[in-house]
Amino acid sequence: MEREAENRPLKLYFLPFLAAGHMIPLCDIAMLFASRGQDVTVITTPSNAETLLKRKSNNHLHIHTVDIPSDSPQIENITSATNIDSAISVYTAAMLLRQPVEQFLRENPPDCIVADFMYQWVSEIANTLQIPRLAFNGFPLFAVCAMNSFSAHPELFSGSVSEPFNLPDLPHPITMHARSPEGIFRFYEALLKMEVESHGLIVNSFVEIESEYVEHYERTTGHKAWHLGPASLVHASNQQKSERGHISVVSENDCVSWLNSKQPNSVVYISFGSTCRFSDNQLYEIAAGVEASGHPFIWVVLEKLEEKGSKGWLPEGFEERMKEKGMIIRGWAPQVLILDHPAIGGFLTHCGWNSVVEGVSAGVPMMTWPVQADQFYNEKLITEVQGNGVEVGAVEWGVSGYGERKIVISREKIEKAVRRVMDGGDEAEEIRRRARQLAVKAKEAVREGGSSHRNLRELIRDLKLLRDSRSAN
Ligand SMILES: O=c1ccn([C@@H]2O[C@H](COP(=O)(O)OP(=O)(O)O[C@H]3O[C@H](CO)[C@@H](O)[C@H](O)[C@H]3O)[C@@H](O)[C@H]2O)c(=O)[nH]1
Repeated sequence: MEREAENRPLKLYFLPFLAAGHMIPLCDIAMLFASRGQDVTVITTPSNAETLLKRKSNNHLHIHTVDIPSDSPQIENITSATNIDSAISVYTAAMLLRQPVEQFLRENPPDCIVADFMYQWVSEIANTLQIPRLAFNGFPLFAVCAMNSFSAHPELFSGSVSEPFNLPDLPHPITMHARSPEGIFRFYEALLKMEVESHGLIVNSFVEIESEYVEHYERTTGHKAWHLGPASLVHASNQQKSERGHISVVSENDCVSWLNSKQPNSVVYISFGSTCRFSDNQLYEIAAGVEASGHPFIWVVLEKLEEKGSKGWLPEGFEERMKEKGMIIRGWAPQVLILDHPAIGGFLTHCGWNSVVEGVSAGVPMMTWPVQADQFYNEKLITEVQGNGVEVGAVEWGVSGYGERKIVISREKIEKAVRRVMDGGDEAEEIRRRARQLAVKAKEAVREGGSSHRNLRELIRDLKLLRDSRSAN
């Protein structure tokens, strides 16, 4: 009888935040649970549900749609917002999901809900309805520990913005060159506080990349962290990789055949995630820097509003000169498909955690250019702890990814970082060796018997015991 209860699948709900950087990893994690036979439902809004249903690999997930009550925004995902105002309207809409989500949970209570930390209200509903909750924030645990270190040392806010400082109490000596704006830091701090009241924290990472931080986190917070990733490795085929996230503006075939025409490790992949939009001036410097480096490239530029009075964002004749060497993708690119191709030799990244962990899984060295949120911490995990990348030299910590930046990173800095990784030599060889080593560890983690594979099995067992002890009471 007991055995029978243990074998019954868990009924799990996943509630991803309405932004690609949050939705993609949480849906991948949902797929991990479904692949182990659990009964998994993703709760989201109609247009996001439509995107999810277009992917064939999602067919073993149930999707429950909830309408945003009143004043629905035109768009339902921050990734489609081309400016800060429309991003805020999606955020506001996401907060209005409380009522329909609560109603669904009351009528069909699950064994556990895994909710993005942006939905602060989920903890209250879960407590009221006595539904176990797992937290998810999309950051590596390293960044959470770094933020906790900052929280414990408010004096760090008082230094001058450009003055380097050390983050205290962490397992490694970490020197930061940028400070988070205090307002935005306090916002994240409040969200992270609520997470430690949950049954555990799910991390889209693998223990081996931040093992000291697992021990540090659990000792300093008394809270359990479950590393289950890299979740992107759940997608095995090229089709699955290119269908992940939004619909790409280039086909799988076009991308692969272009990359097939290039030498192994010769191409720089340039992408700044799903929200970051740079000014035309900054895009111009990126173009000039990558051209000066002499390396082939794929450069993803998300759709953005036209700038008044701008002369455009590409140097004259750039596309004609680069027609063999470079591919500019204007809009959504099949990132994991690209990163996994052997022609990719380096990744110029904003250090959004999904991009980092996807680059790590592919064994690609990185050139780091953080913009906001956890990205400045993630950069340090790469450059100071793991040594699988070099810094471009960004020190301006933004409030959002919507081009409020004052400092333009020069073409010289960009060219220098690209050359350090791509031109060869002892430093580049060592970085590449470390990147390859990490990729081996990432892949081992999700294999049968690997750390993430074991964690998932233990977490499922833990949740089943919790369910069975609750139903016995
Ligand atoms: O053209 C594109 C652009 C992005 N992606 C995917 O979109 C995701 C983007 O995620 P990420 O690299 O983490 O960047 P953001 O979208 O900026 O992510 C937000 O969410 C992350 C997780 O919480 C945080 O680490 C970041 O700082 C925050 O900006 C990744 O899976 C990419 O593979 C594509 O597939 N194609």
